[in-house]
Amino acid sequence: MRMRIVVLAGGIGGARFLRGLRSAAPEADVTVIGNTGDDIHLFGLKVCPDLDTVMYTLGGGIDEEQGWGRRDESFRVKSELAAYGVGPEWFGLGDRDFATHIVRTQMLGAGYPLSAVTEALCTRWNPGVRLLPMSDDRVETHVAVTLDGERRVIHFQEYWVRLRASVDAEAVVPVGAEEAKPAPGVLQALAEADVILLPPSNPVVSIGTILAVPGIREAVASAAAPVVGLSPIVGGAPVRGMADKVLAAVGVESTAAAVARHYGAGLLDGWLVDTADAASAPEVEEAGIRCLAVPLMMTDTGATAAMARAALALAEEVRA
Ligand SMILES: O=c1nc2n(C[C@H](O)[C@H](O)[C@H](O)CO)c3cc(O)ccc3cc-2c(=O)[nH]1
Repeated sequence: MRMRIVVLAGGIGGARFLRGLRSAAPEADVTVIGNTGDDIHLFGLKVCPDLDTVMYTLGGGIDEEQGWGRRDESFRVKSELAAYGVGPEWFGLGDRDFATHIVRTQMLGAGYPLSAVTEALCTRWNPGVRLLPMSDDRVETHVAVTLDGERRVIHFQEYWVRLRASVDAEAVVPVGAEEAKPAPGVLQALAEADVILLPPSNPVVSIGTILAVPGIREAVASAAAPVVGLSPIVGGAPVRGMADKVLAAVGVESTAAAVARHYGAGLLDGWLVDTADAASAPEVEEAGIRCLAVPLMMTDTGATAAMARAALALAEEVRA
């Protein structure tokens, strides 16, 4: 039988890891549980950045350089909206991308759940994985910040894109998560998995949000399959993005070992750190998590496939 791999994924880091995994294990049956806490409603449309990033990356439609949005993109609709004074201007929705959000919103309006809509969108892109949203229910990550001396709670995209995480995140709240239910297929995929992988996605706003949906953390922790994660922190700094800002909000240091301890031995069986962080492996092992150091820079598909192979090998080792 084909190996069943379940991956909890955020946006760019998760999508690039998945491309390496598909190349490393082309025969595997891969289910992706995607973060939807980054979702935002704009211009009456539902935008799902992380689901789309996975779908476009694996389907060959991504803008490779920026890692999100469509390649060969134009921004005519956005500038027409701006001409009407309609924003936000800080969020770059392109014309091709708009079509995805229009189809999604139309289907949601017709009563289809997000999981069914995502499946329908994927029939065009053939990502080669089964892409499931973590939940069909609305969950939105909000960030508490102080701006001009005033405490405010803003949408994650406003914090990430408009403010570029330039102020401290005082709290990160996945609004709606407590009442959300895992999407159809999520718990079953975890229960039936042979391996569960946590790619080098953001531990707080990507994987943390998925785990915040009641039932998902428990299903990962109690799964028969080994759970192996890859550190998004290399040499004390996030490989990409601004994960350090949101890690600080939950009181976690930006080190490979601290992120492993944050997930904890109750969740993780194995943890890969970069060779630059090899010295932190004993600290992770002391926490009851098997730890190996391998190169973790996703410079190209070959290097990423090697990371995926290392994660699968570690899963076999801890399964024994
Ligand atoms: O830095 C940006 N990231 C943009 N992203 C990426 C996104 O904000 C984040 O990187 C993810 O949500 C974090 O995983 C987009 C993603 C989409 O799917 C659609 C539109 C955008 C627009 C922007 C943008 O204008 N600037």
